[in-house]
Amino acid sequence: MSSEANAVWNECLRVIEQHVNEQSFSTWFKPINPVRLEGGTLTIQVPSQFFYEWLEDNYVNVLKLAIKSTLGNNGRLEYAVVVDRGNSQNQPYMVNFPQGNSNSPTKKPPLPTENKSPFDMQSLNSDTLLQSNLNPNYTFNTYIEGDCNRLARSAGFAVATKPGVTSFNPLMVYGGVGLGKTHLVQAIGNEIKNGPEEKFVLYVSSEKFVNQFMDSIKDGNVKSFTNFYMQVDVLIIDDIQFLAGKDRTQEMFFHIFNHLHQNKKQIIMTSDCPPKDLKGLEERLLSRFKWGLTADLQMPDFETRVAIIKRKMQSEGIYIPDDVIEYLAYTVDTNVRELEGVMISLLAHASLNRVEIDLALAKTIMKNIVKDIETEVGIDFIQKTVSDYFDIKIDDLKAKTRKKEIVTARQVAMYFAKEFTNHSLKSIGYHFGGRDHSTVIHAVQTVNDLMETDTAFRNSVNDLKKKFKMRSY
Ligand SMILES: Nc1ncnc2c1ncn2[C@@H]1O[C@H](COP(=O)(O)OP(=O)(O)OP(=O)(O)O)[C@@H](O)[C@H]1O
Repeated sequence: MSSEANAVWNECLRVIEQHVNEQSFSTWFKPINPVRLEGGTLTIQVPSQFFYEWLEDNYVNVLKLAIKSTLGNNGRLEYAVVVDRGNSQNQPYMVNFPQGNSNSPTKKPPLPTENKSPFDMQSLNSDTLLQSNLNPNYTFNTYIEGDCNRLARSAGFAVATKPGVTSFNPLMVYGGVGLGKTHLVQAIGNEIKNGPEEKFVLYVSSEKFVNQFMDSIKDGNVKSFTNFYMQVDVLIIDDIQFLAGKDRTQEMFFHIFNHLHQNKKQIIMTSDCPPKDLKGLEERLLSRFKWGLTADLQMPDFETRVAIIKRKMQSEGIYIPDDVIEYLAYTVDTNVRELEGVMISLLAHASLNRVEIDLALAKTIMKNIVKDIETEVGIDFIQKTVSDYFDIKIDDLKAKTRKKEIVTARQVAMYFAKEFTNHSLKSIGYHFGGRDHSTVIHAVQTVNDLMETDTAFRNSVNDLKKKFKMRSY
C-alpha cells in the first residue's frame, strides 16, 4: 500500500467519521484498505462484491464528500474487490470498479443521483417515469413476513395491487429505527412500477422534500415544484416526522396531499412513531393521516430474524453455518439494520482474513462491534433474561414476595444460575436477595419436577435455555 494512499485515506476517514455513527464506521470503513493513489484516483480495497455494493448503496454520498474534501473536485474513487476463487493458496485478485460505475457486469443498477431535482422537468415523459428513486432490491420478495410486520405488509400488498383505490389511502407505516419501513414502502413502489399499468411512482425522503421546497422558494420556481408533485400517481414520502416544525413545507405538503387524495392517487408515508405522537405537525395534516390505515412494524422475533439472515445469504450466494445464524439472531435483537451490519461485518472479516465463518469468529466480531455485549452467562444476565421473559421486574427476583408467578420465575433463574455459572449454591442464594443454599436446592428440584409434568413450563425453560446456551458456547 502506498504511503500517499494511506495518508489520503486516513484523511477521508476523518471526514467520514463525522458523518456516520460509530458502528457503521467500524463495520463499513475500518475494514477498507487503501491500495494506491494515481492521478487523483484513490483505489480502496473492499472485502467483497457485496461489501462494495453496500457502500455504493448506502454511503456513496459520504464517500464522495470525503474524496472531494481530500482530493478536490476532480478526485475519484475506485474500488478493488477481493474475489475469493475458493483456493486459499491463491492470492485474492481484484476487480476494479470506479465509484458508481453502472457498467460493471455484476453491479446492481445504480440508484438515481441523489441530488437531481426531479421537478426541473417540464412535463412527464418516459424518462421521468423511470425516476422513482426506488432501490430495485427492496421488493416484497426480499421482505420477510413475520408477526412483527404482518398487517403492514399485507396492507402494503393490497395498496400495491390497487393503488389509490383501496381504503388504505394514505397508508402510514411507522416503527423504530432500522425495522424495515423504507424497505416495505419501496417494495410497494417497485410492485406498482413493475405492474401492468404505467404509473408515476415517486419515493422521496421528507428531508429531501423540505430541501427541494426551500430551493424552489430560493429559485422562484415553487409552482413547478408543486406541479411536479401533483402529477405523481403514487407518492411515497419517508420519515414524515422530519416535517415537524417546518410550517411552510407542511402547508405545501397539505395542498399536495389534498390534490393527490382527491384525484385518487396513492399516498404512502413512514414515520418513526404513531401519528398521535408526531409532535410539531399541524392538526389538519395529522387528521388526514388517519383517513387511511396506520400500521406498525415491530422488531422481528427470533424465527423471523433467522429467516431474514437466511434470505439475505441466499440472495448474496453466501453460506453461514446454522449455529452462527442462530447466534446472530439471538444476540442482535435491536433492529434489522444492525443485524445485517453484524452479518456483513462477519463476512467482511472472514473474507479479508481468509478464514472460515464459525461461532468463535462470530463471537469475536460481536465483541468488537457491539458494545457491552456479554459473552458469558452470568447471574446478572440470567436475572435480566428471565425477568424479561416472564415480564416481571428484576428486583422482584431478589425481593421477599411470594406471588406465584414471581416465585416460579425466581426458581427458574436460580436453576439456570446453577446450570450455567460456577457460583456456589451459597453465592447463588446471596444474589437472590440473600436466600440460603437450601432454597436454591429446592428451586432446582422444583424446576426439574415441573419440567416433567408441565409441558408449557418445559417449553418456557427450553426457550430460555437456548438463549443461555448461545452465550455459553
Ligand atoms: N422484514 C424484513 N425482511 C428483510 N429485510 C428486512 C426486513 N426488515 C428490515 N429489513 C432490512 O433491514 C434494513 C433496514 O431497513 P430499512 O432501512 O427499511 O429500515 P427503516 O425502518 O426505514 O429505518 P430508518 O428508521 O433508519 O429509516 C434494510 O436493509 C432492510 O432490507
